[in-house]
Amino acid sequence: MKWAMLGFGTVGQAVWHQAQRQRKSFSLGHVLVRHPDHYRQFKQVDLVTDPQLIIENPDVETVVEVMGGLHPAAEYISACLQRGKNVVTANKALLARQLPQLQRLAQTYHCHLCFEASVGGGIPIIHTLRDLVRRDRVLAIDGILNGTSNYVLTAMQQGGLSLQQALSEAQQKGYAERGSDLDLTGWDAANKLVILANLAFHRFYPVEKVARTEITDDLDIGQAAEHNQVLKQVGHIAIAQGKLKIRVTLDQLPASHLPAHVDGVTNWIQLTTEHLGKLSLMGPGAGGDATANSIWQDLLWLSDSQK
Ligand SMILES: NC(=O)C1=CN([C@@H]2O[C@H](COP(=O)(O)OP(=O)(O)OC[C@H]3O[C@@H](n4cnc5c(N)ncnc54)[C@H](OP(=O)(O)O)[C@@H]3O)[C@@H](O)[C@H]2O)C=CC1
Ligand SMILES: N[C@@H](CC=O)C(=O)O
Repeated sequence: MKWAMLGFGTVGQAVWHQAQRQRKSFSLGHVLVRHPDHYRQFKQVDLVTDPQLIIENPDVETVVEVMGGLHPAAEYISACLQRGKNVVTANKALLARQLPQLQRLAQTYHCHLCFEASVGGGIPIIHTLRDLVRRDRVLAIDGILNGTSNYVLTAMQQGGLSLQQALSEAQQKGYAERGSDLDLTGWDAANKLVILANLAFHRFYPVEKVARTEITDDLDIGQAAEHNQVLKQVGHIAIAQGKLKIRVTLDQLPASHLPAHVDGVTNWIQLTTEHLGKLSLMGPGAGGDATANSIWQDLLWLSDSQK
């Protein structure tokens, strides 16, 4: 499969590294960046700054979008789909706003939009949920969905770090969203919840309507510890009187509860379903390698589905 990539940062570089261990049948073409000078050490990578070299190249079957942001990512992805190219994306911010439109484009132009990497980092939640709803009915979803917030809260509560120290560690490790406070404000978790709600309930929930509690440096960690409780940023999707309700809260969990032990960059997702009761998935929620693994899950699925 001939593929190209938009973006070569934390995730893009990990996707490229993992490509070196991949089957020979995948051939990487151009990789789009803005500042090729920043990537001089990657001599084997064919870096370009003109997106049209990828979008208008009829040989490129699949485009991996790991540049992030709403614009121009939305325009590039749409243009690729309109030319019948499959798109694999990790861009939860965009999907939370445009998933139905982009899925319609993929359907119209007979190609695929894949987004396993957009929720839960390395946890295979998208494929799991898609399979599950074919038979079962989801009643609720709860989860720790932002690796950075969980890393920060863990470091503050267990390591005594300040919020700023903990956040800069998460940034150095490549967990945090670039140049913004999307993680601690709950926006990133909100984006992921909207994507999950879309798959589980086939309903589009405006991300602006997700209620959020922010993590700020006036958190009273001592008070939670005194009561043998742990602070966690948790996302919740529930249905009340037929209506979806999505929120991101700062929960004070008893230390004996399972999610209280989900530490660092780890994510935890609990599905409550009609047939299974409670089903949990837990694993690395952010970082280049984990996220790239999910991108490769999608690339392999695309390659298999073309046979
Ligand atoms: N980091 C993580 O753990 C995870 C990230 N994601 C998502 O993956 C995506 C990428 O994240 P990450 O790798 O961390 O981001 P980075 O900021 O590390 O990398 C972004 C890359 O995209 C390029 N880029 C950005 N804007 C443009 C543009 N307009 N034109 C061309 N190139 C552009 C940048 O190039 P240049 O340096 O030249 O500007 C850079 O190479 C985001 O959507 C993010 O939300 C999803 C799951 C986990
Ligand atoms: N910034 C995000 C990256 C993965 O989605 C996070 O910390 O969870």
